[in-house]
Amino acid sequence: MLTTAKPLMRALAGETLPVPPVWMMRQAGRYLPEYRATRAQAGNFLDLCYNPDLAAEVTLQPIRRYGFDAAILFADILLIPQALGAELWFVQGEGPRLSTVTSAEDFRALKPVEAIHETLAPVYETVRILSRALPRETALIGFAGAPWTVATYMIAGQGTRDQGPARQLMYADPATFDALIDLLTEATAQYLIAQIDAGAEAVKLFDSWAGALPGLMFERYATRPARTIVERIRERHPGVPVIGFPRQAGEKVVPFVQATGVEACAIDTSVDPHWAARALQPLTCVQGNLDPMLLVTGGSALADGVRRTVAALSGGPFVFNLGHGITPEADPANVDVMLRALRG
Ligand SMILES: Cc1c2[nH]c(c1CCC(=O)O)Cc1[nH]c(c(CCC(=O)O)c1C)Cc1[nH]c(c(CCC(=O)O)c1C)Cc1[nH]c(c(C)c1CCC(=O)O)C2
Repeated sequence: MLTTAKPLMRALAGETLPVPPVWMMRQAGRYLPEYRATRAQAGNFLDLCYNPDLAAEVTLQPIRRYGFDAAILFADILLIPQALGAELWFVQGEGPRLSTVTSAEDFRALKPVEAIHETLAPVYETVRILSRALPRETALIGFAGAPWTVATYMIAGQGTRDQGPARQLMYADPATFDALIDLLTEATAQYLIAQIDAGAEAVKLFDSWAGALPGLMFERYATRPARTIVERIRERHPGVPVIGFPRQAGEKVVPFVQATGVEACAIDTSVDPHWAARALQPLTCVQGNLDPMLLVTGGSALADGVRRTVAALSGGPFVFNLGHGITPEADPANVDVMLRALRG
């Protein structure tokens, strides 16, 4: 019954709604004092990810405060490498560190796909808790990193400015690189299917570094893995929408949407929403793309930014969101300003 469905699910099904559903990338995060308190209680970030009660609690915090139309599971894209046997830790103030995969030997030391569920079981438990605890109108989104983006961290052992180590392995040892992408593709599909089994109603695939893939490699390492993941999900859960996010991929998002068949495409801050309305919305639901900096600065520029984004995209299926994650410096009161400009 379309009319009783949750607003987010209606937009993802292709409906144009008078007021777009809204959620924010990284909506559970350090800009919220209640998040910082729960994170301190958990000990550290990874302990928080693997504690189902506390991970569910931080997922619910922005829903209680703002009444968003969707909750996104609290976890991280780097749990998959850890589940495959890589070491993972976070350095305070710097970011993630991992044991590296740069040779056939390193690759062979990784675990097989079936082994991931042992490590990831607490994440599935978080999803089960959330599917019981969320308000009836709030949709639950599961997520994973796309194979290329996750591979950039596994190969370099940390975040990199230009994804140089991953691009180097891609050219220097294509057999190992392809094997890693294939392993991540299958593991990611199984991980997302398990999240849906546990109660996720939609899933999002974050390809945060898609823009670093050379044009000639984009089809092979961004589009093709995403298409395989979408196919695997459809086999098991037809009707569960997939949101793609090939960040910074420019006009290549059009063939990406056509080839993968994603039900929605998230657009990053760099994309002109008028272009997205013309080039993407006839093909798929568009999600985006307010500049997260406006939630730091606030004021009339914020309300203006919201209105201009909505004006560009409200003529078709649209989910209001940011063009990238909200930052720790954002003022929680500015999120209220954003919601008032959006919902009236
Ligand atoms: C590249 C990437 C990562 N993680 C993620 C991406 C892709 C999306 C993007 O491009 O932002 C995705 C992610 N990370 C997190 C979520 C949870 C759901 C949400 O609220 O959106 C999601 C969807 C929590 C998190 N993941 C992380 C935090 C901050 C951890 C903390 O509390 O200190 C959160 C809330 C840590 C993280 N995790 C990662 C990095 C590089 C860092 C360190 C940078 C930083 O500190 O902001 C890897």
